[in-house]
Amino acid sequence: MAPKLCSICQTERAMLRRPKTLQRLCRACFYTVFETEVHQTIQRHQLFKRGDRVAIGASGGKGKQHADSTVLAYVLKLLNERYDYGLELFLLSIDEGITGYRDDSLETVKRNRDQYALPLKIVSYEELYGWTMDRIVATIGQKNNCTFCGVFRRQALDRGAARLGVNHIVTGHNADDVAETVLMNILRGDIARLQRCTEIVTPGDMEGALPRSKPFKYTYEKEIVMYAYFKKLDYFSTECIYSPNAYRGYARAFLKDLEAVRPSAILDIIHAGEALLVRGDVKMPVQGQCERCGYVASNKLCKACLLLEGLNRGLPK
Ligand SMILES: Nc1ncnc2c1ncn2[C@@H]1O[C@H](COP(=O)(O)OP(=O)(O)OP(=O)(O)O)[C@@H](O)[C@H]1O
Repeated sequence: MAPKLCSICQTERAMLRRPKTLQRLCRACFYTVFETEVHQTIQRHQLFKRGDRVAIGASGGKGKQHADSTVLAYVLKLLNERYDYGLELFLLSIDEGITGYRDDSLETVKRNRDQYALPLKIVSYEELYGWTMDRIVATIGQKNNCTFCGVFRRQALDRGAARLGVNHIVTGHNADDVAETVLMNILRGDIARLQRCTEIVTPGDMEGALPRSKPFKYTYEKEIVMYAYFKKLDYFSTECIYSPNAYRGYARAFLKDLEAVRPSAILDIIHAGEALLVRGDVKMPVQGQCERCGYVASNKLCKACLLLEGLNRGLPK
């Protein structure tokens, strides 16, 4: 039987089946569609303007197969050169202080810094908050530690970005992440987050949060992993040693089942989330400023200061 040809170029042998569309493609055409889709997303949503200084949230990859931030750094650098976006790119890594996990992935980020010739800034929970995740887990146990880590990371990225003097942050959140978050917010009934979670770019504010965007919002996780694999990019893949977020795990497993039956399910859920309109009389949190640190807050204290207060009092809630 003759080998199947790539459905785009019709000359090279098809080497893979594209997860998003199930098309059979050769490697070169896969790279082209992958990169072009990200470029089109950036253009369509006008994520950047010439002269922007952009920090790439670089975790080095985590989770069994995650390569998102490594691929993001590689592809943004490539597109910035290919299409002359005029961006200044930086890697920004947050060291949560998880021995045997983040310290290893930081080594990957340092190699990425050298491979892509991008400046790297590392800021740690220890220096920002006086606590490492190791010490937090030793104090509060493994039950709610993902909450602490998530809240601290959000603010840490803004603080690290301020030190770098950038005006925009990008993260490697992909289509699967966004669809999962839509499902989770529905399951939790969190209307405010449901409305915000599909936004490709969240605007900055006066309280120190910078504009943040997700250039991979429409990119499938499986394709990111494939791209990293075929391009032999250097990323780290080990599960976080502290308990994974169980509730997200269910949403994730459900999404994977749906994707197996119908690949468009991921995009369908994102589109459904985008189209939802929240009734005008639904109460939304009002954004103000934290009395203690000045960061955005919907109460007197921002979430990070509230969590820190509990930790420092030795009475974690
Ligand atoms: N420690 C960190 N330092 C800097 N950025 C981070 C860090 N952790 C996560 N991010 C950013 O947030 C995005 C989503 O993080 P999440 O934890 O969902 O995925 P991840 O599995 O860490 O992703 P990746 O595959 O990029 O490591 C990452 O792609 C990255 O841009």
